[in-house]
Amino acid sequence: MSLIKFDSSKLTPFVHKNELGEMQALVNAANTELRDGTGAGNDFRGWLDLPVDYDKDEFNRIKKAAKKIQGDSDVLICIGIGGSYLGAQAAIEFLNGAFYGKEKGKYPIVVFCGNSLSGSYLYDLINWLGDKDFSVNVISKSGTTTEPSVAFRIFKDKLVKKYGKDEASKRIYATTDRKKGALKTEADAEGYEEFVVPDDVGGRYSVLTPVGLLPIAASGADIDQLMKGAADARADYTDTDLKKSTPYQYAALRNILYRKGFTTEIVENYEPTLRMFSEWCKQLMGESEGKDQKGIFPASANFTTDLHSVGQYIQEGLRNLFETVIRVENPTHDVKIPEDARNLDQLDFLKGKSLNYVNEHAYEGVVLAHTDGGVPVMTVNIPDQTEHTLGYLIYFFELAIAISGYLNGINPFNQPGVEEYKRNMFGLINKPGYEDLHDDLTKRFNEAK
Ligand SMILES: O=P(O)(O)OC[C@H]1O[C@H](O)[C@H](O)[C@@H](O)[C@@H]1O
Repeated sequence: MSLIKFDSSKLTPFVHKNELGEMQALVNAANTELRDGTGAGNDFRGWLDLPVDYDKDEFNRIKKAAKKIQGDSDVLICIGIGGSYLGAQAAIEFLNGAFYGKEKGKYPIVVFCGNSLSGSYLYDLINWLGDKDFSVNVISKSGTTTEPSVAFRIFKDKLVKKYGKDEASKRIYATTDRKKGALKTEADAEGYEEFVVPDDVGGRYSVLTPVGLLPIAASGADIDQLMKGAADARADYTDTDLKKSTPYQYAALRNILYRKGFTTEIVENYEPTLRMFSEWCKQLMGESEGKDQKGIFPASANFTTDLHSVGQYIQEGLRNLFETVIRVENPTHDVKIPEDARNLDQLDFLKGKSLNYVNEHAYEGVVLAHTDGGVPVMTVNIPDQTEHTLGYLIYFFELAIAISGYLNGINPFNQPGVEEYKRNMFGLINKPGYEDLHDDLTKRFNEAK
């Protein structure tokens, strides 16, 4: 039985009863493409069986490396971009308290960089790091991505200056391709401990490979339970029957909505610790589905916070939105609202009630208001914020988005469009091999000013 309770009961004004059933044949076809490997991108389906079919020796090495990092480092600097950081950061925020990382606790603080080109960000990180003991996990499937490569240069230099070359090499963990790429070549030459991103798992599907597992384990989380959650989802989600199978229902319904003009999906939460999980969803959805001039645009909002910013737009703006709420049924903690004798805020009726009680009713009120305002809302209910639930949730979305992509007739596993900006950037910064582009691009950019 599904651990996730998927609730589409509020779609009645937008989706007729028979529509879901009419998607069954298409969903079955999409599922065959995925499971039998007859669909486009069939080289990248390793994530489907990953929760049971992974390298157990490497998994134990990850645990050992995490223990070493916990023993010799206050901070683990995780360097990576896109799928090479989003899953790990999402998991660490999901599993820890809201003030994770503000002070050192029992385990090293895992911080992320190499996911932008901001000099200010790296300067601030270096300052914050000060003389804390640290290790580096550099993560890049291709081993050649600009943002992490630049950040790695900087922190490798810091490690060597602080610890000397030999010890620095022992504090660098490289997660990359099994055979190729600049990072692989360097790791071999310098003797860094290496972990492999499997060939058949793309970046945005890689959180349950060493890409996510090493930082998640270093942060103190139980990666056995994380994998067990994903394995349970894999076992539960084999049936495509749209009367009961939740990831397939979700995939079908978001396509039904898309075809009616609801082209933007807002992934929402009512727990700040789920903020990065939405960011992970955005890459999974956006890179998988946005191509061939079509696809649902993924956005995110954090409630109730953003009800006071984009809430107005959702209620009354352009009617092309639908919402997917990830709701935690049993939040990790709660706080009671105290009495205030003067009752100036007139909230004394809430004394003795809890924050989560109010939050829950905010959710219910928002669902009804947005539905009335013409915005379809679906809810993915998860029981709690444990490792097991997280693994299950990750697999739910991975499966749903792959099916959804095939339903919309695209290859869900490539991302050709991501290369365009890189070509221009390389031309503008005179990367060898791109010099021809430099003058033309500089002129084009400046003439519009
Ligand atoms: O792990 P890397 O090879 O450095 O790639 C990091 C990211 O690069 C690009 O943006 C790709 O489109 C992403 O899918 C990938 O996750």
